[in-house]
Amino acid sequence: MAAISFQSVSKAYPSPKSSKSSERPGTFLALDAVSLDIQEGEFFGLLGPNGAGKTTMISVLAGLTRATSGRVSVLGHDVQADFAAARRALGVVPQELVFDPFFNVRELLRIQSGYFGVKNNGAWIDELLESLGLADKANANMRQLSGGMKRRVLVAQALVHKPPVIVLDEPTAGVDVELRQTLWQFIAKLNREGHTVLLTTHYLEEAEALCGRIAMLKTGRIVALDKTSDLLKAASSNVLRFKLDAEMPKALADKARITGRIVQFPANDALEIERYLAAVREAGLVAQDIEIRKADLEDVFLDVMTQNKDSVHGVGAVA
Ligand SMILES: Nc1ncnc2c1ncn2[C@@H]1O[C@H](COP(=O)(O)OP(=O)(O)OP(=O)(O)O)[C@@H](O)[C@H]1O
Repeated sequence: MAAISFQSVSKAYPSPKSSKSSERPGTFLALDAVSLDIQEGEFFGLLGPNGAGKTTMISVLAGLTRATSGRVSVLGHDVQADFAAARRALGVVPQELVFDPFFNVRELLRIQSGYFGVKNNGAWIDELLESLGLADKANANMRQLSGGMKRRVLVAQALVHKPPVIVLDEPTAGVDVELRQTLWQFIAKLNREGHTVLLTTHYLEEAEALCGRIAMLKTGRIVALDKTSDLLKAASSNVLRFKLDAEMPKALADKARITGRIVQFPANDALEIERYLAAVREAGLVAQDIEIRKADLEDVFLDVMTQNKDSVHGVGAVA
């Protein structure tokens, strides 16, 4: 049974910015017939640029927003028809820092346990506080916590009822390296113990390190879906990277990814690398700090997002 299943799910928001011709006037199609099955025990990454529809998918999954059409279920429980069971199976860490300012951390976790009908949860709450580096903040009022600490509490809140399916919506946005490491160690441990994890993040190196499979979303559609290793295999094998203090001719610049002084060219082999370097030399430019690195998930992501092809990498593949 799939841990999470989206079957042809569309979501149209009422909006004055309606765009595509297929849409009803006065609506904006944030999700366009999305189908996706995530199997039990997977660590799955959902990637996409701002506004792609990731949070909308999570809101539909958590029953916070109703899909316009299609079906969504968690461990076989339909999120509309069987809301209570679907919600109980889910632990959602939201993107926004929403919290009740009147309680301390432990009180908040006890209240959340009560919300899910979990009694005598003290030992698990202690483990959560310890594992998320919150033990010394257990009696601190939420208002007294820093942004990173509040995010840890949101994670603890989501996990308080030991949900089999954990959904993290950009959990590491704006948090320090230490919390990221603590958080990922803990989530990876839960995943090894059998919990399914769905993660959205803009930190592609995190997704590459953690996720077994990845879906990429663009303007409400899935444009890539595959094992992380297969997505990486399909990319150009190498990237030529160097620094340049002057502008390149347009024909050359169009083939490159340029970030300030850093220029990067996807290149399959030594011949292609040599051709790019020769073209730079012929343009009278001097490349500095030249290096060749393996293509990573960021290269794949940028490739996929800039392609306007209808063909979709790996879509239809199953775990
Ligand atoms: N309540 C709403 N009413 C109207 N439009 C909305 C609403 N919520 C989201 N949208 C629009 O739907 C699209 C998808 O938004 P969503 O928040 O799901 O994207 P996202 O992939 O999570 O983006 P980000 O990476 O910025 O968090 C965006 O164009 C957004 O403006």
